[in-house]
Amino acid sequence: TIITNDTSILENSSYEYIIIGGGTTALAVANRLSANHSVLVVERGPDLVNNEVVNDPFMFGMPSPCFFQVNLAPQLGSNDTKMIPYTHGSCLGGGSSINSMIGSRPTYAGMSAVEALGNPGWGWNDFLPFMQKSETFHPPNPTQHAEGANYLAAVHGFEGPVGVSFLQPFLAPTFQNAAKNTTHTVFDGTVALSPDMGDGFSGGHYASYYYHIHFNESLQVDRRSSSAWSYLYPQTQQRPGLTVLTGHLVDTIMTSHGTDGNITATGVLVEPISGGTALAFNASREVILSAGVLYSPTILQRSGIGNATFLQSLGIEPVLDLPGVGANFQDQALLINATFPLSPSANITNVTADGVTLLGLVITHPTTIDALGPNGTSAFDSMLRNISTEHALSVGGVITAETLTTQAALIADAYQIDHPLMELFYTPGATMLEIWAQSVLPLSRGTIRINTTNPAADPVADPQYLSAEVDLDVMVAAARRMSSMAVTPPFSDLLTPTALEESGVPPVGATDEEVRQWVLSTYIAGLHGVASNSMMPRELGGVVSPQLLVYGTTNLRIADASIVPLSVFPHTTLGLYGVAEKAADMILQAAEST
Ligand SMILES: Cc1cc2nc3c(=O)[nH]c(=O)nc-3n(C[C@H](O)[C@H](O)[C@H](O)COP(=O)(O)OP(=O)(O)OC[C@H]3O[C@@H](n4cnc5c(N)ncnc54)[C@H](O)[C@@H]3O)c2cc1C
Repeated sequence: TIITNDTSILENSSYEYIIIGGGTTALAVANRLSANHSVLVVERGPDLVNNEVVNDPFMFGMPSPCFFQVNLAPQLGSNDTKMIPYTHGSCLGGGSSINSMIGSRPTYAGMSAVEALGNPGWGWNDFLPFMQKSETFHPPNPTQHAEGANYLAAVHGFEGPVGVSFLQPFLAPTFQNAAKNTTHTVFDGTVALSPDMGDGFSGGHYASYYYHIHFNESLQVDRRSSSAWSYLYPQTQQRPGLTVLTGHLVDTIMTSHGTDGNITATGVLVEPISGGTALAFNASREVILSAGVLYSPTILQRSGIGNATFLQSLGIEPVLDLPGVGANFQDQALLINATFPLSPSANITNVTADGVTLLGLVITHPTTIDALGPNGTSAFDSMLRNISTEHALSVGGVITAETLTTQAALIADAYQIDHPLMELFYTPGATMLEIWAQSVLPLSRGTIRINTTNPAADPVADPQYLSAEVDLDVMVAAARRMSSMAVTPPFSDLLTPTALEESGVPPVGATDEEVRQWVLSTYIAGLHGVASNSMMPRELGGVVSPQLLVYGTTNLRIADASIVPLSVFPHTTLGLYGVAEKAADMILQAAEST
């Protein structure tokens, strides 16, 4: 494999496939295609192969040259609007080189909703083999098992590039036990210990969680399993047909018009990030767009693919009128800052010496019934099935009212087959314990738009967090469970007597309005954005077909978080490796038939 930021050595090279972006999904697709074909990957960020902040999982959250933030458009706050950033990774590995490595998967119910949205072949039974193909799961050793780690072999893969494992050593078992037992009590015994949170059976569960990390035997430490370290760097993954160009950004996709009205992607126009002459690279077979949920729509828009009226307003000549580009954008809202002081007498053993650990050692996924009870569930179901489309339409979040009502009904169906309503996750530190909570299947819809043709500019990103009333209700319910956790033993036994008051989380008896205000002032971006180039029928605002082909094109595909039409991956990465493996499989099948 050639990894370079020097284009002079690439002159006169030709490629069958060009992949835009060298992030999470991109490098997995590149690896599979380049086994038999010539592939060029163009990544804006640097190659950080030896950067310890990236490679050491316990340095998660520290700034590295991969760490970038975009300021979102003003979002709903407790006092009118508030400004919040959206973090993303820009280097080889993309988000997988900076994320918190929680190894979450979609569920049977979630993938059924994706399939029912008009995407045959994307249900759980079809999708699971691709997640398995990407994975080498490391079963818990006897000590980890005794301390609470568990798994089901039947749903995992054991020969794929991405290492997935429990922490070694398995941190803070006392804390993990307390979190599990209190969860059981706080949800009145309705949630149960899961044999494996990735088994697709999504009834109300909690468990010790695994991560996309692997244990390096020679160094005797845990290491991040980024897509770069899984699919690109290892000796076993070297590919003579693969060239990775770093430090360069794709400005536009070059296209030609066919006689049948469809357009064909012929290559990409690339610029060095340091400035300099633009270069064209040609693709003889396909162009695959994998620049992530924020940037893939911007590259389409600069290339004249998007809402024609909007593009004309920026002086861009429309090539393909596709109003769904940049619409349907959604992200989970995340409640953090629930930090409870640890009792001096609490002995939560085996937290690393400086108190740094990974996020979410224990995770809970309650269903609507677990979280809202039977009456609350029926009211919530009715809200979803009678949703107002006015707001989402007015901000451009959906292109037709039917888009939102169809998605809301599918979400309601998913909840009926036990899709999690929310996620609570518990993390220990040296002096405090943290509980975070996120919505899982939000209904608020926003947009990604360019406001300039400058390829180096950030997009105007507007997820419209909590603008759908149902989403705010979920977060209020989640916040109430956070309060209950802090006052219920054995979890509360680990805390100071005044921990809940000190945390600022609303007291157990707070009114709905008080909790709502706290939620609105506290929430931040969940960073699991999806759907800005949704895979769904074109008339609903879809951008790609179930084969991930951009509608109206012969050979332009998208493979990244932007195609996932509903937020069905509680955390996105392991699902995105499934998307990558499935995309590569479809692309290789298409190549075989020509
Ligand atoms: C701080 C943080 C914590 C997270 N925690 C978790 C977690 O614990 N578990 C989990 O599963 N998920 C987590 N996620 C989410 C997950 O990492 C992302 O959803 C995922 O990495 C997105 O993958 P992608 O392939 O869609 O895009 P990315 O991985 O973002 O890749 C896109 C790539 O395209 C490049 N690019 C963009 N524009 C251009 C251009 N014009 N030309 C060339 N290259 C370009 C970018 O530099 C980037 O490298 C987290 C995300 C963040 C930011």
